[in-house]
Amino acid sequence: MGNIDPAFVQSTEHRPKSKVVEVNEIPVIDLSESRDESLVVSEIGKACEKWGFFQVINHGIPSELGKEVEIEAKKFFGRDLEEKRKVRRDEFNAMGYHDGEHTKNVRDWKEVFDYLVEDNAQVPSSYEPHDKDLRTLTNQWPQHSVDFRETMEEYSREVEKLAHRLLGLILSSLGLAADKFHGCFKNQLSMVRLNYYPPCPFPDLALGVGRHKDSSALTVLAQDDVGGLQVKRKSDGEWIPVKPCPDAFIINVGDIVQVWSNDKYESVEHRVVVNTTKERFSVPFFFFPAHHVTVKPCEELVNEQNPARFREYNYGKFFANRNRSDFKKRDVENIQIQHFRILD
Ligand SMILES: O=C(O)CCC(=O)C(=O)O
Ligand SMILES: [Fe+2]
Repeated sequence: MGNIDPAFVQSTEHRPKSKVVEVNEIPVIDLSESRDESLVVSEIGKACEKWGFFQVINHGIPSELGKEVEIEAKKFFGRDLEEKRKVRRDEFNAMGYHDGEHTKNVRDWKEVFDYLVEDNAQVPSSYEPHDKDLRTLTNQWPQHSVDFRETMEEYSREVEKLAHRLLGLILSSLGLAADKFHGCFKNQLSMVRLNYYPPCPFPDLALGVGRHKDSSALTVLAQDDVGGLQVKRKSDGEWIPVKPCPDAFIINVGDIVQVWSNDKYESVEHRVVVNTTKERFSVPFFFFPAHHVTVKPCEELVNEQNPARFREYNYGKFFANRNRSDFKKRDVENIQIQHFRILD
């Protein structure tokens, strides 16, 4: 079995327990068009408040498309490292293949491939507040297959529509106009990530992804039937597995919705555990706005009794700041919305 590279080892308090409670608690919401919209809105509002996570079924995305994504992803990750590294991410281009990601400075047991939903998106050149320079992020596609690119592009177009619909439902549940932030996603930085978690001989010491919150507005995640995602239950801090549900997407509130809602809906911590025998695939779609967007609590939700709990921040600078840590293990914590908090 050999020894584990210490870079992967979680500190004792963050290691997964070998026995987890098998509960089926994460709400499942039926998005069929025939359902009464106000009922769907109220179910989504409750799920966002209680869990920050829910699953959706009858969402309109054909299951064949999800299967094709999985087939293409499997083919890609099954190729030689040398091949995969031809589309490797680097400090200048954050899109492509990567096998050395760290979450909270511990290495994740996974390989990833990232691509933008809108290719050639503009981002700030640096995280320095006064530097107004922009640069362009460009997708890198593997040369071995045209199907890979076509499948991934079709998938992101479909999921983008679902993300807009879900954001509208979430905003309605807050009493806001469903299209209030539609314009923020023109020239979006949204990204799809293909996650591949190889079997791991040390599932008690390492994690597929360490505990974290997503910096998106929301995330639309597809997972295969292996399982491994765990969510921190708000009521008691217990790690709860999200049981795979065929053809469902897992939706989670991201940091931006937390700020927009002024803490009414929280972006909840989650992580991925690995296992000794089965590889696992998952595909998150991170719904990120354009670089110029200013994120702040919605005026409609703020008043004297409930003042703004966050200072505003520029999304592009936040994104650029996060990207700093992708290639180097850094000793300081990643930027978080907590750094903009003015009230608890
Ligand atoms: O693999 C999963 O189920 C979740 C991955 C995740 O949380 C992420 O990539 O941000
Ligand atoms: Fe995540």
